Amino acid sequence: MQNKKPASLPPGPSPLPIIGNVLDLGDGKRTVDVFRSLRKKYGDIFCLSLGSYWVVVVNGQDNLREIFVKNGKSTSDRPPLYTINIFKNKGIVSSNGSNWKAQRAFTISKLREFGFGKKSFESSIIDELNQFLQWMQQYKGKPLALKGILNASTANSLMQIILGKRFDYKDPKYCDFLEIFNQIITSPALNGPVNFMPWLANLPGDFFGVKADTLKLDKVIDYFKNEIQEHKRTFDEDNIRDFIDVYLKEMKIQERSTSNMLNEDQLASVLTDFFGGGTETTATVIKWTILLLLNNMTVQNKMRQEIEEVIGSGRLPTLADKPKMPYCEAVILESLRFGNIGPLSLPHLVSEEIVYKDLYVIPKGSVIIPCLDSVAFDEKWFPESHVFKPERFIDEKGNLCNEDKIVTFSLGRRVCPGESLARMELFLYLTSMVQRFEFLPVEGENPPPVDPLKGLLNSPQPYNFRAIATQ
Ligand code: HEM
Repeated sequence: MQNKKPASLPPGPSPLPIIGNVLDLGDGKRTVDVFRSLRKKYGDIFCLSLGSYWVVVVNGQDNLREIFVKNGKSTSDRPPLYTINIFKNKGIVSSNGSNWKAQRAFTISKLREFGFGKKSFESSIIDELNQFLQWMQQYKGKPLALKGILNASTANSLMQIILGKRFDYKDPKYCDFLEIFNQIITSPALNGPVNFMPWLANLPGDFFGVKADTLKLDKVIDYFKNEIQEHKRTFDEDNIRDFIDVYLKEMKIQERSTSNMLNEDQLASVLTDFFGGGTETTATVIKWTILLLLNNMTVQNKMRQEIEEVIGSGRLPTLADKPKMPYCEAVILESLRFGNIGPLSLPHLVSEEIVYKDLYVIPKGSVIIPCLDSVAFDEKWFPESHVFKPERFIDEKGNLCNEDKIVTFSLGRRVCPGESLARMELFLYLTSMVQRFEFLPVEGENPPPVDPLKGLLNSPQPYNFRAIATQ
């Protein structure tokens, strides 16, 4: 609970005693829809009182840049919310300060060296993609759903690089794993009042269901801890197999350094972060794109025509083809915008008071939310923003444009470190899928609706469709 609201804070609905603005979050509504209405009423920057926090929501491209890039030094920590704490404040997603910097910088530089976002990683994505296309082929045009298999496939590319192995799509342990992350991301409990009032989780029993979510995540961390032990047993510094080996090698080098922050616990959390950050996200954008293509056959046909002209049908697309395929790229950008999978990004914490344009003072300790949704559907940037229109990313000469208007991967110091991998996967999966199959609604049915589900991630409703082989 907060004291009286200081006049220097941004405007917002008046908080009630004890419960603050919990009721303003609406009953059963998507938080992003509530924030859209609050923005209309209170302006681009507004403030709520939730639990023991002032929560400041930032809308609009310019304000986001000012607060999360220009003032990045004061807005790049994570707040101690329940959803963040279950990640143990280790690794990258949930850690802060020098540990966050060390884990993030080390991970990004080593993954880059090791192939992340580079051509050498392309072949393992293509191997995985081949398995996925075969899976799709076996339906022979009968209705199918993308559900878990797509997640299993995109996650496998990541597994190859961090664990040096892939899993069979039907491996029960692997399916269990993917299901755990799906449940955490769609958990209404973690999105609810416990998030801002973590003490509620300490009440006897598990009324809010959050203890169950924590135990599920612990299972994943334990799995990675076992993998680390197995890697240590077979470690050979002259034969570095994957990211775990790279980390173990560096741990040895830094063993005696006083500033050493690398250890096995941190490594298990970094692996969990990458697995969590890298599976649902990319797969969800692919699901959005296929859904949007089912609803926009002209776009689907134009994509296939470009693939036919640049590649033909004799081989799968590669990253080298990308510069010659602006229309396919535009479809991916528009799907990233329209699918808007992380409309509120992840919460940040204000670590030093910010005086914003002499208008407001945002106190130290406030939670601050980058509302990425406000850019994706900004009519100034994207006229007719509720229409799926890849052409908005193509200029009059037929070249790709407006790429920098996309903020789906967030901005500032916490910007998604998996963006290059995600962009590689999106291009290779989507162009290969459209090359090999025509996507159609289930016979006799309309295309499935494009409404999102309620949850931490903006996912489409599950849908069935037909994939008819093009050759
Ligand atoms: C289309 C796919 C993806 C989207 C849209 C996406 C989006 C995001 C967003 C919005 C954030 C929050 C940034 C912030 O706090 O402001 C984030 C963070 C993060 N993402 Fe991604 N992501 C994607 C794929 C991936 C992949 C493939 C990986 C890993 C391989 C990954 C790993 C992470 C990690 C570790 C963080 C935490 C960064 C930090 O706290 O410093 N993401 N991502």
